[in-house]
Amino acid sequence: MTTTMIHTSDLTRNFVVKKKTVEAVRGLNLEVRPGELVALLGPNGAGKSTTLRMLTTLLSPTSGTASVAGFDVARDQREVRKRIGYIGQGNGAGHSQRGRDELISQGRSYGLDRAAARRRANELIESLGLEAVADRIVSSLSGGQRRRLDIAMGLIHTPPLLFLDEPSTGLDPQNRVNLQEHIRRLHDEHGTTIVLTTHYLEEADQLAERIVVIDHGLLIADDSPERLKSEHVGDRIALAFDTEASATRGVERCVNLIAGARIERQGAELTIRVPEGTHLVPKLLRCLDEADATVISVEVKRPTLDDVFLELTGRSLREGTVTTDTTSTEQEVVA
Ligand SMILES: Nc1ncnc2c1ncn2[C@@H]1O[C@H](COP(=O)(O)OP(=O)(O)OP(=O)(O)O)[C@@H](O)[C@H]1O
Repeated sequence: MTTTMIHTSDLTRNFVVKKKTVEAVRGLNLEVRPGELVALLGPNGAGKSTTLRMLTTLLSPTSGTASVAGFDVARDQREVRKRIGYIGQGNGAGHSQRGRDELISQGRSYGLDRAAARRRANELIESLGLEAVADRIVSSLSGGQRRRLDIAMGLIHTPPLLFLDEPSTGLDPQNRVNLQEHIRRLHDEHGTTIVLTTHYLEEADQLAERIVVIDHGLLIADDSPERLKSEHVGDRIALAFDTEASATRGVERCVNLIAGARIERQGAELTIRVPEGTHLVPKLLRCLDEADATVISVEVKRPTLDDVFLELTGRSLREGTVTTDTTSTEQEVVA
């Protein structure tokens, strides 16, 4: 039993475009254990697809090494390919055949005999909810149906490791949720190791048990969504007082409770950043009450992964959004 599904050491990939070198992946060190569900999260051009394409043997590394399912991606490409499924950004399934026939041909190309390929195709049609569409011509399927068919194609040889490059890009919210459920089931019920890329923050947050944040070809954080949020950002307690004087009195008298916290003050409003806000609020409100500092509203905001990215890079991951930090307020400017 392999204890490591993926191991990379200083994995690097450069591209030369018009005599200029683009460092797409810059010395990635990554370890994925069997059964993990990992999301590579980062903005456009961060190096996620390049990483996946090296791990799936489609692209050779410029330097460094990677082993996948126990085999080196540069030396043992065939062995790696036998053990992985890869669903790239484009649509892998052909257009003029029926979905079921596509699946059977794919199974045959992996060495299954006709009966075994048919059996496996039927299993996947059932487990991915493709019964209603399996006998339709692929070109007539909706984006979501076609994406599920792509996934079935990637699973035909029952790989222990599945790579998905932006599985839900281009899908409407309903289809995105359906697809996420299928991915989760693959992981939970079949123990498939899954590595996917996404730039949807919510998708990474809800689906992955581990998030690897990539920016400019570098790994900048690697942890569970919850730990990333509490360690890098923490909760934000937003308090509004009746007057500025109340706010001042509150801060002075309750300073011991909020010592070490990051505090932003704007007039009669106070924002306090702490790792665990919900436990602090009752004590803080009691203290403020005793200090005669009247609170008119209180809100505890859990951070998002975008807050984490912003904290790590000073930029927002949300497309088209630039965030500038000023001393007293946080302002969002849509570019
Ligand atoms: N074949 C190529 N030739 C030249 N440059 C490339 C090639 N493939 C990728 N790049 C460059 O490498 C960098 C990383 O690209 P990559 O596609 O890995 O990013 P990504 O994180 O997957 O982005 P996206 O979310 O947009 O898919 C980018 O600057 C990109 O322009």
